[in-house]
Amino acid sequence: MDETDGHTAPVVRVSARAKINLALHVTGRRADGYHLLDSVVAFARPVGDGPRTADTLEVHFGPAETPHLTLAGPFAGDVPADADNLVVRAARVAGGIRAVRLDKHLPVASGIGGGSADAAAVLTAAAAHRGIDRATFAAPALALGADVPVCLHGGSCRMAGIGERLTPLRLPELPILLVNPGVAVATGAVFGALARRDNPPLPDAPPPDDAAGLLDWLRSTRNDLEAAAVTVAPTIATATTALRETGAVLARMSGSGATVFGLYTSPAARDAAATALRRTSPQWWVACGGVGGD
Ligand SMILES: C[C@](O)(CO)[C@H](O)COP(=O)(O)OP(=O)(O)OC[C@H]1O[C@@H](n2ccc(N)nc2=O)[C@H](O)[C@@H]1O
Ligand SMILES: Nc1ncnc2c1ncn2[C@@H]1O[C@H](COP(=O)(O)OP(=O)(O)OP(=O)(O)O)[C@@H](O)[C@H]1O
Repeated sequence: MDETDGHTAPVVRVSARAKINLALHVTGRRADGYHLLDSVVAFARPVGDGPRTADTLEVHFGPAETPHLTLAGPFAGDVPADADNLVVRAARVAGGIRAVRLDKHLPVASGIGGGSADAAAVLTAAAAHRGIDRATFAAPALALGADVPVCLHGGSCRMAGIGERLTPLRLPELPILLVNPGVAVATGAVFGALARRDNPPLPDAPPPDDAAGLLDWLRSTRNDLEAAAVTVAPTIATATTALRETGAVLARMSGSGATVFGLYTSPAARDAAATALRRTSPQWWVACGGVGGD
């Protein structure tokens, strides 16, 4: 429901959760160069009081030629402060937005779709404000970026096409640790470094809805961008190895990197891993969360 901003303009507060590609197969390429994907996507839920796994936005409605952007948060300095920001681009698409405040908590160009989630959050706020279904914005979302439709959907799903074909999934809840070794990776550069673009799709059988079954299923899958991303940023392999050494049942890169994630069988195992990694690699971004259960 809308609040007001102390004057008269309505305000909607939304969060933009980190997107995690639990599995990501690259199965082909379209004539326009975009790649065909087969991916299981989930969104991080917040846990504890460490680094946050979501950006937060305040969307102020009212007439304006160009929506005004205010930036705050630990990664505010890493995003464009002008009309290039995906928040401003999404606000122009939605229309009727006077200003947006973005609290940037997610590392930028890091494979967890922060910019896409921010854009989707603006569209979600606009839909809520107007009382319309956010799916109304599905086509403009795709024009903003391949990951924006899945972020607009906002729940666990299987994603195909270049990112526009979405099938909701029920995934069990799993503790997750997100680790970013502090290097920005450009998505286009990683796709460009792929050795193969015609890999097999995900298994026919859908992911099971129990935790042990899902972990087994995921172990039979891949992130086909991982090897290419490691050639662009070798430190990704260091972070994945470090996660494995903490006892993660599965350690893998998300999206085009450089963020890697570890899945654990208990919140205590995840929290112990976070403590260990923060001690050995204090310069890394290490964030606890949960996925699935939605
Ligand atoms: C790798 C993923 O994170 C997986 O969820 C996404 O597909 C990336 O989505 P995104 O960052 O929103 O990507 P966009 O901003 O649309 O595209 C950035 C660049 O990545 C490449 N790209 C992206 C998505 C896709 N399905 N095929 C591609 O080849 C293109 O070179 C494009 O120029
Ligand atoms: N609000 C925003 N947040 C983050 N990046 C933004 C934003 N607006 C524009 N950008 C630009 O978009 C680019 C991609 O940033 P983003 O953090 O979305 O990448 P990503 O996490 O790799 O996304 P994906 O997983 O969808 O590939 C960066 O180069 C950044 O400068």
